[in-house]
Amino acid sequence: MDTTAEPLVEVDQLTRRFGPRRGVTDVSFTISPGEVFGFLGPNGAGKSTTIRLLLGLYRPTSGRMRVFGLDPTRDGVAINRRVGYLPGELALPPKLTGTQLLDRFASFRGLTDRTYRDALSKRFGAQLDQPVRTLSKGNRQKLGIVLAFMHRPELLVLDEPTSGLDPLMQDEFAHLVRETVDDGRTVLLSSHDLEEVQQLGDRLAIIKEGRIIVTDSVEGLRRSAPRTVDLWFEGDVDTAQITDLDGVELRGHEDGRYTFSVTGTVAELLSTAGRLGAVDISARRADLDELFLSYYRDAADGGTTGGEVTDAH
Ligand SMILES: Nc1ncnc2c1ncn2[C@@H]1O[C@H](COP(=O)(O)OP(=O)(O)OP(=O)(O)O)[C@@H](O)[C@H]1O
Repeated sequence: MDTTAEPLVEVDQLTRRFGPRRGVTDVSFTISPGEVFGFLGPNGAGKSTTIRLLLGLYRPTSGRMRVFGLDPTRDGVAINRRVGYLPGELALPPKLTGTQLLDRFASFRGLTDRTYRDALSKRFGAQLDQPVRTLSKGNRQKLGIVLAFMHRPELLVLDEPTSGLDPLMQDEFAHLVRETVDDGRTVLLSSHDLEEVQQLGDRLAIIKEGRIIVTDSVEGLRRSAPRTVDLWFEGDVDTAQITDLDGVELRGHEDGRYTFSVTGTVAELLSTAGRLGAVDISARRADLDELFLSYYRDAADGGTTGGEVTDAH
């Protein structure tokens, strides 16, 4: 990933309303060349709307955006030539077979070399001889993946890409995404799946009710997520000295074991525990799932839990 290069995607204060309904409000983020940018949020949060705006399929109500330095409202065709798009709701012509469909898209794109397309079809076990309408959801999704990747686009825009795929195919898809970024290309990955975004994303934005509530690296989020630390003491101990520390809360205690939630660094906790005569310690790595869920919940009342808060309302 090249974070010093010009961003490949820039979105600044983007708003789209649908009459009285909100689509997205004041959405801002950038994507650097060669990164996997995860876009995460609950149903109806505004992920697909943002994607459609970036591809010139919707016009913004206000705000600014650039893809490859181009304006999607004017240069949608030029942008789409350089993008591979897998829509969230894949509508494929039902009567065509997989092969006919791939041929048609290849011809739109002026793609004559079939080597990569054939390799992708084989890799995902795409069923190419049957009409699309007879395929299962997962098998249609495999065709969608081949269609998005087969021309080796500079930017992949993938809306819920693994929906309907079995675990083996999800794994294959993860390999494909890694190969794509190793090749210097860029991926925008929209998903509900925390695990998928954690596993593949370099940075991510969480969107809720049309607004971005946090943007950070996966590692940054993990650092800012609360950890659970257990301390054991012999005899009575004055835990107030520990809970007075910034970012430390007592979660419970049983016999000589005291359980704390710790946000931020542990240095002060450790020195205080040492002074108080702690006899043992265990710490668990931050649980990102718990952090994400807390963002989902907190966003409703404007709270946030950590990371670079870009737009908390
Ligand atoms: N064409 C449209 N007309 C009216 N409202 C729309 C339209 N497209 C999106 N919206 C509204 O915009 C909001 C965001 O929807 P969007 O489809 O972007 O969410 P999403 O995050 O992609 O959700 P999901 O994960 O369920 O696909 C929703 O309130 C939705 O009802």
